[in-house]
Amino acid sequence: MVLKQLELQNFRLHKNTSLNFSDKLNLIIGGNGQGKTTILEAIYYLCTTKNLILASESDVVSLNENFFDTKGNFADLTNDESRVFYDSTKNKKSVFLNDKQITNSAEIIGKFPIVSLIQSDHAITLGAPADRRKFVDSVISQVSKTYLEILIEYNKILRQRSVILWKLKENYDKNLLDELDAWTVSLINAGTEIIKYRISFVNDFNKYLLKSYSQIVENLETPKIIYNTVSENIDSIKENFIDNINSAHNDELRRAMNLVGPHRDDFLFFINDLELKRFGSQGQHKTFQIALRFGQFYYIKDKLGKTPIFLMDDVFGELDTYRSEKISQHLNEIGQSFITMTDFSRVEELNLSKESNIIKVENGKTKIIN
Ligand SMILES: Nc1ncnc2c1ncn2[C@@H]1O[C@H](COP(=O)(O)OP(=O)(O)OP(=O)(O)O)[C@@H](O)[C@H]1O
Repeated sequence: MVLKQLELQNFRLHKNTSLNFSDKLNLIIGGNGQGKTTILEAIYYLCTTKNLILASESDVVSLNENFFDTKGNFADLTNDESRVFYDSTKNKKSVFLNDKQITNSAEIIGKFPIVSLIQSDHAITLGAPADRRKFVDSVISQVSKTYLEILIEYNKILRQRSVILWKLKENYDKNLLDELDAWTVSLINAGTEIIKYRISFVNDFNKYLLKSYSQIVENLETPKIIYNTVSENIDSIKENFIDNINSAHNDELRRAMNLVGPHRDDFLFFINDLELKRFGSQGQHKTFQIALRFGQFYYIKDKLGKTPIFLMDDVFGELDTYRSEKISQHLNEIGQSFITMTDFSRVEELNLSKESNIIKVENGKTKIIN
């Protein structure tokens, strides 16, 4: 699947931008603050209906305007137009697929698969367990609607259970305790399913990670993800979950918190036998983050049988020439990609093919320069 054309209106610095893209590498070049990332942000909206950098919609509307509009034409087996329109006077976002308004973003998710490598990815390897869970959950959700549904259900259960725990803290009551038990059963059932999905994902994904990592680094380093959960053994997840939640009962009541379950799990990243978080160099962190995203790309491609669009925001500035070259070789092979860069002099490092497109961005205005 490729994005052929993009239109932006009142989208941050882009008052009126219309662009045609290459099916391969699209390089978006310009100085700081000129509106490069904004183009990736618009593409991400069209594929997911969500904001790439978790900005609020009202911040995206150009100053002194009251709406933004973005449209994209995708070509796959069929041609599709995706459109996201936001009216800031009503704080209302409307999403259209081929002119038909859609109410559930799940109708779009998976239709236009996308993988993005952006600055905030450093949190995946350097940040909190929640950042790693978010990465893993989003990759599994991209290939499994069932997983996404279980996850949504599980989060609902957590909220309900937390309300009961708070009520119990204020007022210890037998009926409430029975209610808590019922939610605990639901929590264990949904939580066990989540853990099973994650275990099988990590087993599978490690192969993709290894392949992607070895394409970027020159020396023999073996990356690995280990899932830290109630039990590594599929058959004893439920049993261990029950044991752990029983042992935590008094603590949960005292702290009024859900203390056991996959919402507390972590994923540990290793290079050879050393944990990245404790022993990794900055370069190893960056390489791991890039390999995770390339791994995600190949994983989704295999599982969905569709080639995702790849977005990469200002990554080359942090990489040496060797790694930049390696990655751009990779990019020439993977399908359609959109890469932002500030430094025009580094374009030569990138092994551009004839099919690549260079787009120059200056103060929200774009120009194709090849
Ligand atoms: N709602 C808005 N209306 C008008 N301009 C905006 C709005 N939001 C952000 N900007 C401007 O857009 C620019 C940031 O856009 P963007 O992040 O796309 O830049 P960039 O070229 O990727 O920059 P960098 O290389 O620094 O990451 C800034 O100049 C900012 O002031």
